[in-house]
This record gives sequence, structure tokens and C-alpha cells, in this order.
Amino acid sequence: MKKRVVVALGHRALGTTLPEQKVAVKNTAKSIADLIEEGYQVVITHSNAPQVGMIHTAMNEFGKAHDDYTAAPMSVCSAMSQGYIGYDLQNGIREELLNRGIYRTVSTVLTQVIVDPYDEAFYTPTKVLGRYMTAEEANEERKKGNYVVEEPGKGFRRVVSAPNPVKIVELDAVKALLDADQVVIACGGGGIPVLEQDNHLKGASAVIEKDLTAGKLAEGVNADELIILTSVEQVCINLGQPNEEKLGEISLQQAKTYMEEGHFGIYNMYPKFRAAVEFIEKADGRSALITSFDKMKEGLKGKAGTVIKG
Ligand SMILES: Nc1ncnc2c1ncn2[C@@H]1O[C@H](COP(=O)(O)OP(=O)(O)O)[C@@H](O)[C@H]1O
Ligand SMILES: NC(=O)OP(=O)(O)O
Repeated sequence: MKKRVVVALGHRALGTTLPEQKVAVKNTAKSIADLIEEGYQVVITHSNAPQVGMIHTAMNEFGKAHDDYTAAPMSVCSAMSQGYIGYDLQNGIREELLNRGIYRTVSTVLTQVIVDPYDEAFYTPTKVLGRYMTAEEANEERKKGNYVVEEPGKGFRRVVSAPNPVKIVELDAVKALLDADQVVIACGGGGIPVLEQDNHLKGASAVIEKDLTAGKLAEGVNADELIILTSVEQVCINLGQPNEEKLGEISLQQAKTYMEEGHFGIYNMYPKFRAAVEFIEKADGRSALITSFDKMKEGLKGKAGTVIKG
């Protein structure tokens, strides 16, 4: 039976602007094609903060130029980011596979993720998005009921809630495609956040942390491994201190201890560890690899990256 992996792509694997994304995705596609060539079944998920911010600005600021303009909610912007990033990724991977003589359908599943309306995160927004604003513009945002944070010396930015992912709505579709040995891109940007009201789904004004959804996706498709491709080759303890130490292979228990000791950035590395730990502890034989995409191949052989073993 083929091994199943979920690969979570961070900012570096995607770039930020349209041209950057086109170039970055070509490189990323090589790593994904390596996995497929080595016989893995692959589900890909990805970041979206810069893209969803850009889309939100385009829809809600420049969109006003149209007479029939109406504001675009964050959930709609999130869906657009899945489509736009998925489009580039699926074509990049398709082309790389074709170059290697591999014929495989690659598709993007627009994926909704249910969040809890009473999630604490709705009271304290943390996910920073979009362009820098002046103090005047920031005040206008506040008047609309939106949250804004100041980045000293740079300006003000919108900040939205990042609730926990509870349930992946289209999980069965993702599993069906995987069972058919196809390559799937799903849960982009942590998934389109939705609230469940009876049988109805209603878009939520939030952006879910993509690493946490990646863990949930890995659990849902019963993956063997969760691979998180980020901007650093290895995770460190005592980051930036004289006793900084790069982590190679560690146990589940060690990972938990380091999390408790506070070694990881709360909005960047911590969610990756949390996703890995929660995924690994639910079944025997699972593992997680955190590394940069150029080191993934070596990482899978235990020669690079940070590996957490169950
Ligand atoms: N203990 C740590 N070891 C390594 N990197 C860390 C650690 N804590 C925080 N980081 C930061 O996490 C960043 C990667 O996370 P993030 O920026 O969210 O990337 P991505 O977009 O790839 O998910 C690194 O660039 C680094 O600055
Ligand atoms: N949705 C999400 O977590 O995006 P980033 O990784 O770009 O912050």
C-alpha cells in the first residue's frame, strides 16, 4: 500500500506577489513531484495570508470603482485565495509531472472548515493581514468594527481572528480523489472558515491557521506523515540564545516538553508543533517532518530537518 502524506506549504514555497508565486510554485512543484515519483500519495495544503490580504484590498478598496460594488467578506476572499493559489499549484505540479513522464490528475478542492462560534479566538484577533494603513485609515477600519494593530515604524494593519479548525466539510471528496491515486490540493489557507447553523454553512470573518488545519487534514485522510515546509531547515530550541540548538529527530514526548518550555514562536513555529503532536498522538507509526522545501528529500531519509516520531 502506498504511503500517504500531507504537505503544508508556507510562505516561501508560494511567494507573495503574482510573479513571485509563479516562480516559487515551479520550484515547489519539483519537491511535490519527487514525492509522487517516490510512490507517495500526496495531499497539499498551503498558506494564504499575503494573498488573502491582497485579494481583500482588491475587492474592498479598488472594488469601489464599480457602481454595483458590495463589500466582499473574508470568507469569500479566502475562497478566492484557494482558487488562485490552487490554480498555480495544480498547473505547476501537473507540468513538472509531465516533464517526468508521469500522467496524474492534479486538482484543487475548494474546502470549507467549520469553526466554533464560541472559539476564544473571536475575542482576540491575532492574524495580521493586508497592506499597511495610515493612522487615519486605521481609525476608519475601527469605526467599521474591524480590529487593527500598529507595527511601530511601519503603519497599521488589519487583524482577524484565527479560530481552531473543527471539521473539514469536503473531507470525503479529498479522500475519494486520494483513493483514486490523484494529487489533491485542499484546505488552502487553513480552509474557508464557516459556522454551522442547522444544516446551513455561513462564512466566518476569520482566517484559520493553516498548520492546524494541515494536522486535521492529515488525521482525516489517515496519513502516515505530515510534512511542513517552511522557511527554516531545522527548528531550534533556545532560538537566538548562545545555547541555541538545532533539532534533528526527536520523540513525541520531547516535542511536548519543548512546547511547554516555550521555545517556539506562538504565531509561527508553535502551531506547526501543535499540529504535528496532535496528529502523531492519535495513532501508532506516524511522524512529522518540519523543514525547508529544498531539504525535503533529505529530510525524508532522516538526513535533514526536524523529525518528530511517534
Ligand atoms: N524555535 C524556532 N526555531 C526555528 N524557527 C522559529 C522558531 N520559533 C519561531 N520561528 C520562526 O518561524 C518562522 C517560520 O514560520 P512562518 O513564518 O509561520 O512560516 P510559514 O509561512 O512557512 O508557515 C521562521 O522563519 C522563524 O523565524
Ligand atoms: N492561513 C494561514 O495560516 O496563512 P499564513 O500561513 O500565510 O499565515
